[in-house]
Amino acid sequence: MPSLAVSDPLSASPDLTDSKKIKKKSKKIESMDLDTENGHAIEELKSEKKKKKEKKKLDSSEDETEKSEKKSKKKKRKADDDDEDEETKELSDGSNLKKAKVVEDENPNSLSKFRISEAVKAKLKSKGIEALFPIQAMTFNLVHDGSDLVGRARTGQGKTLAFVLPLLESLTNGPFKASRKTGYGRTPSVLVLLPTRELAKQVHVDFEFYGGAVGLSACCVYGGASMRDQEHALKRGVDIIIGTPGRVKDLIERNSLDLKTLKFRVLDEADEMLNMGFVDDVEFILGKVEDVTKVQTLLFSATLPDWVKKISARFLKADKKTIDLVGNEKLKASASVRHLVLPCSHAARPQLIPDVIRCYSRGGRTIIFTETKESASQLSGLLPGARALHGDIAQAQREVILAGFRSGRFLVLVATNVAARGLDINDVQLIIQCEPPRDVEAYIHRSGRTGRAGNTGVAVLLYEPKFSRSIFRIEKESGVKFEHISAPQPADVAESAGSEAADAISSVSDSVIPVFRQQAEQLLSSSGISAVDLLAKALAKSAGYTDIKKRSILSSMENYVTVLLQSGKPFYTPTFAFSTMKRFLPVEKVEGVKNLSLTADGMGAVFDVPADDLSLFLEGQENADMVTVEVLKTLPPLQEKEQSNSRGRFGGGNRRGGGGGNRFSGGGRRGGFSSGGGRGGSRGGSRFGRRN
Ligand SMILES: Nc1ncnc2c1ncn2[C@@H]1O[C@H](COP(=O)(O)OP(=O)(O)OP(=O)(O)O)[C@@H](O)[C@H]1O
Repeated sequence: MPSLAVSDPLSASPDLTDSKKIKKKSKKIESMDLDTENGHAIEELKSEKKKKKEKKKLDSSEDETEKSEKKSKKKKRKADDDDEDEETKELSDGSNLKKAKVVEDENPNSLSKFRISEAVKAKLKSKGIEALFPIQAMTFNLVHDGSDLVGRARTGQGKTLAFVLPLLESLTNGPFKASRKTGYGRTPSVLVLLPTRELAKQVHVDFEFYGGAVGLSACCVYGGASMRDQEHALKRGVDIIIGTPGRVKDLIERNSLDLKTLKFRVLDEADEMLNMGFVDDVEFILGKVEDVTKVQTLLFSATLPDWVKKISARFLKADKKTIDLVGNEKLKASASVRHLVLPCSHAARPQLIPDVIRCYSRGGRTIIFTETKESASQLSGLLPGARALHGDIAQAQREVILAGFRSGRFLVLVATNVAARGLDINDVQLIIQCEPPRDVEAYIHRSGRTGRAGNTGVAVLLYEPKFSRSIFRIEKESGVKFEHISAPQPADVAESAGSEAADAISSVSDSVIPVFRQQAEQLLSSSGISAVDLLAKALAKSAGYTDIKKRSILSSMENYVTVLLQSGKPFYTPTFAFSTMKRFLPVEKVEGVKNLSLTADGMGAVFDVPADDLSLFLEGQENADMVTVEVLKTLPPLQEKEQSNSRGRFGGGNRRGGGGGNRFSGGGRRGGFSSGGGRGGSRGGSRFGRRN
């Protein structure tokens, strides 16, 4: 709903008394929820005040009236002061506010330093935004003053408002104010192109929220939704169109979208347009504006591949400005995210992921990325309370799912790349990527769904232990320093779930005791174990555990234990290690070993043994001279393996200089792998109670 449009004339005039008065009153009108014309509403306010005063006079003695008037004057003054600008606040609210003002004034990016109208400022402040982020501060004046722009910043740094704000101000208070069309049937002044419907809708929400405050309307157009409704909205007239290239092109071709009055074109996530095959559509749309000098074009892109450079040269003015906050800096991914890698075989994912969520999500939202739509659906089916989001899900359903995730109705979203870009969802604490993505950009954008707007987050990248090489490419190209962790052990996770269960039990009312006591006594006497042990079992059950499994730290597989085999001599090849085992174990047990890797120093072999066979391995070593088998709690540095070329761009693996065999896996360079998150910060665990 557009709010009262008082800001347009007001913010144009620098002052002052009258405008302040109108502003104060209009705020009151807003709070009274009057949806009416400004002047009309002020009149209503005045007459209501008058009536109140008269009523008071009648109801009370003169003294009383005087008192109450003083009181209401005082109240009014306070309310007015609250609404007032900083100067007035200072006078009435004392030293703290003075300090706050000084701090605000010192911040070169505070809102007051920019030509942002009061109405938009109020909206920003209602969202807790008191100052512009660097990308916004650096681009605001350039855009406001008419430059074409290429902008680049890391994920979550506020690129959306970097174009929304100057563009709104430019249209309503800046250079385009006079020439902007208004009224029924007006053709749009702004066209924003985005690669996905979800992103388009998100940006649309921002335009509606902030643009509504200055009387601008926005319309979102994308495939999968009714063309007729969108055409109807365009016919009525709109100021800002936000859409995906395919639908925008269709609308132009049907003569439903007329770009003749366009003042701004924005290409957001331009490199993703390229990845998603929108090259022709984008070029068609940009080519529709014949006189480029009449339109201002802004382009935001995480990377600048050739095509993006080409369109920027072809469709932006020659004197365009470039603001690049990533540039040649090594770290391309978000710096507010802890980037973790965790070895995990494909089969172990469904058991491991709930525990990773318990350990790292801090009770907030988690997005899990898979490579295919099938695995997103499959995995979401295996994780209680999770929902899938991918391109095969109907648009309407996708919107319901995203809304549910945003509102916290469910906290785990399993998605394909469709959710990787741009999505801005509050309180996403954890990103899990089920395997190293095909390209580094995907890693940067996926991990960038957390740690946004100055918050911190965790991104966990799972990888098949035998294909560790792919993570080095990501590490190198993204500039991220991965922390190597091993899987949280079920016992640790269970222990923390137990303490939550204990809290829950303590909160149960005493009223249940008489009802359950008899059964408890019977259970205790028939169990043959102590009351404490029995209570421990009850706690476990209430936390969702009926047994505690072992988990490999090498592959995260449940019911496997990771061991180190040594024989006092180097193992030159895995075959040597297998031959050594065959000296003291039956062949079929040796064949049951999984994920064998040689240690970086070549003096040992690390592998997974089925939990049931562990004692055989530990006892067997006694019969083999010089041989030791040791259960590992942390992984030593391992030799890297060549990845078979199933994953295209990460295959081959000679990018790090070749010679693979003796390269350490990452943990080694940093002195071994740290242990899993264990119990750290585990909250909200009951969402994933084990169902054994
Ligand atoms: N100046 C600001 N102060 C506080 N929060 C802000 C500010 N600007 C933007 N935000 C918030 O930061 C979050 C991230 O902004 P936005 O989605 O625009 O980032 P982005 O750079 O486009 O990220 P991505 O590259 O992932 O698309 C949003 O929730 C937004 O409301």
